[in-house]
Formats: sequence, structure tokens, C-alpha cells
Amino acid sequence: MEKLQMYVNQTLCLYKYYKLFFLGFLCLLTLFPTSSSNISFDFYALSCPTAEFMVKNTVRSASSMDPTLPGKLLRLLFHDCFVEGCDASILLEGNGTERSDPANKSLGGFSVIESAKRVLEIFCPRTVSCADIIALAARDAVEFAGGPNVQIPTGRRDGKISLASNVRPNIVDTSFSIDQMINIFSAKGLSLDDLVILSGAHTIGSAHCNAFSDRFQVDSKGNVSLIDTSLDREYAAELTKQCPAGANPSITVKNDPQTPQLFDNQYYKDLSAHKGLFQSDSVLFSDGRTRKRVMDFADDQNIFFQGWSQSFVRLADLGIKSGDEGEIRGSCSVTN
Ligand code: HEM
Ligand SMILES: [Ca+2]
Ligand SMILES: [Ca+2]
Repeated sequence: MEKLQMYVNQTLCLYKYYKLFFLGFLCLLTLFPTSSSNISFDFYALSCPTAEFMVKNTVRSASSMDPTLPGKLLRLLFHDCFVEGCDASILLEGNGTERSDPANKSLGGFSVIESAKRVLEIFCPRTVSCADIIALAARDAVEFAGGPNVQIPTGRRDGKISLASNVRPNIVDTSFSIDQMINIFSAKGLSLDDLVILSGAHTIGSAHCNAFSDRFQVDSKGNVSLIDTSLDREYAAELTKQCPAGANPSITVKNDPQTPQLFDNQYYKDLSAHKGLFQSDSVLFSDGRTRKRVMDFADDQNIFFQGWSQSFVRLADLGIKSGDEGEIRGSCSVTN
């Protein structure tokens, strides 16, 4: 009996120690969080409570002066996040940086990020990362253009690496097959659904003629022949008018001709009508794996917006640096 009592006491004692040990372990976990747990909603609530407000205001006032900015800001996030993660590597200037690669030549919106950063450096010096400003500005650009208002976590830190040679292997080209696109997206942890939904970004903004001019040909009499037969003939003829042979390479056409500045589901209606601008858009309707989703989104804008709110957060979350990784730049175009 005495032995049994001793045994019970020992077990209880051990249990107490284990509990203490376990609680201690939990405490340590919160003291040294894993890197990804460091980003959170309203990360700047204490350090810079007006950060999100200041970015939104900058995006709003710049976009009302220049309606081409929302498209540029949204694309900037895509090109940032797919190379080295969402870490503002795209903003670094200099020889051989991502920004200098020809695939990034048509990016824009840099001045909006810089002016938001300038304001933030006055009110909250060295606090808000350029990576967060890009993500917030893209989010605000979509809202400004009439799209859903998405809450995103903040706390991204700025990267120190930016290499032009990293761009081409990570950025999707319009000539890619759907399998190539799926490969790049899934390497980032993004799904087939994310591919269809995020391509919906092409409901705003514009493109240079060389991004789609290999989809058709015009003979000397002005007759249009389709190289990509998934393209609507009349739409192709319209595009050749806007982009005649030998046209100035700086000419751009609207990605979504019906509602070029409105973030809506018109892009998916365009795809269903064989009027996707890039080959990489058209394949989303031609391929049996994605056609159903294109039709869902063409039928119901709410379904697109719901999907967008989730896929956008996933895009803005790619390869985030947090905790003691990276830095908070003082100026977005150079490392500290
Ligand atoms: C999936 C494969 C994709 C391909 C092949 C692609 C390709 C392109 C190309 C070639 C342009 C025209 C650039 C120019 O000539 O100025 C463009 C524009 C644009 N892309 Fe994409 N893109 C893709 C996905 C995305 C994603 C995921 C987003 C954002 C979530 C995005 C957002 C935009 C926006 C907003 C524009 C308009 C930019 C402006 O107005 O300056 N794209 N894209
Ligand atoms: Ca990046
Ligand atoms: Ca639109």
C-alpha cells in the first residue's frame, strides 16, 4: 500500500514538472516565434498606427490623377512576389538588379511606392517596409478600381538580394503553355484556382503590342489571319488596327477593352467570348481543367471576388521575410 502511495506521488510530481516544462516551452515559442508567425493583421498598430491609411491615401490621390496607376501597382506586386518573395527586391536600382531585366521593363508605379515611403519616413522613420508598401498599394489599387477590399497581414521585411538572372526563371511569359504556368504557380505553392483567379488581374491595365502580336498576321491587303486560332477574328482585326505593323513600340492597348479601369469579372466574359488578349489568358478557357472556373467567374462576380480575396492574400504572402531576416529600408530603391 505504501509502495502504491509512493508511486502515485512520484507520478503526480513528474506530471507537475512536465506541465511546467511544457508551459515553459510554450513561453519560449512566443519569445522566439518562427519567422512566418511574425506577420500579422495590423502589424503596425503600435509602431505606426496610420501606416495603412497613409498608403491608401497616396494610392488614391495618385490614381485619381493617373488612372493607369492601379494596373501598374497590381502588376508590381506580382513581379515582386514571384521573384525572391514579397520583399521589394523589385524596387532595387542598379546594374543587374531585377528591375533592370527586359522582362520588367514595362513595370510602373514605382513613384507611388516611393512617395508613400517618403511620407512614412517622416511620421514613422525606419518602421514600415517597402515590401509592405507594395502589398498594401496593390490591395488599395484593386479597391480603388472597384474591386473587393481585402485585409492583408503586414510585417514583411525588405530583401537585400535582387538579381536580373532570377527574373526569367520565375516570371510567366505570355507564350507559356498552361502546363508551364501551372508548374511555376505550384512551385510557389499556388493552385490551379489561384492561377485562374489571379489572372483576373487583367481586368484592368494595359499591354504593349509585342505581348500578343505573334497571335495573328496581317497581309499586304490588310487581311488578318490567325496564328492562334483560339482568338476571335473580329477582336484580332481590332487589335491589328491598334497595333499596326511597325507601330511605335510604346503603344499600349487595354487588357479589358469594355471596362479597362474597372476591377470586375468582365475579363472572364472576354475569355468566354474568345477575346483573351494574351495566349496565356486564352488557354484558361481552352483548357478543360480551368474552363469551368472561367465560366463560374463570368457568371457571378461575387464568386470571383470571394476567390480573389483569398488568392490575393496567398500571392502577397509568398516567400515573406520576417523577424530578423532582411531589413527595413530607408529608401526603397537602395539597400541600407
Ligand atoms: C499568369 C500569367 C501571366 C502572364 C503571362 C502575364 C503577362 C502580362 C503581360 C505581358 C502584361 C503586359 C505588360 C506590358 O506589355 O506592359 C501584363 C499586364 C498586367 N498584368 Fe499580367 N500576367 C500574368 C499574371 C498576372 C498576375 C497574377 C497579375 C496580378 C495578380 C497580373 C497583373 C497584371 C496587370 C494589372 C497588368 C496591367 C499592367 C499595366 O497596366 O501596366 N498579371 N501581364
Ligand atoms: Ca521580390
Ligand atoms: Ca474590367
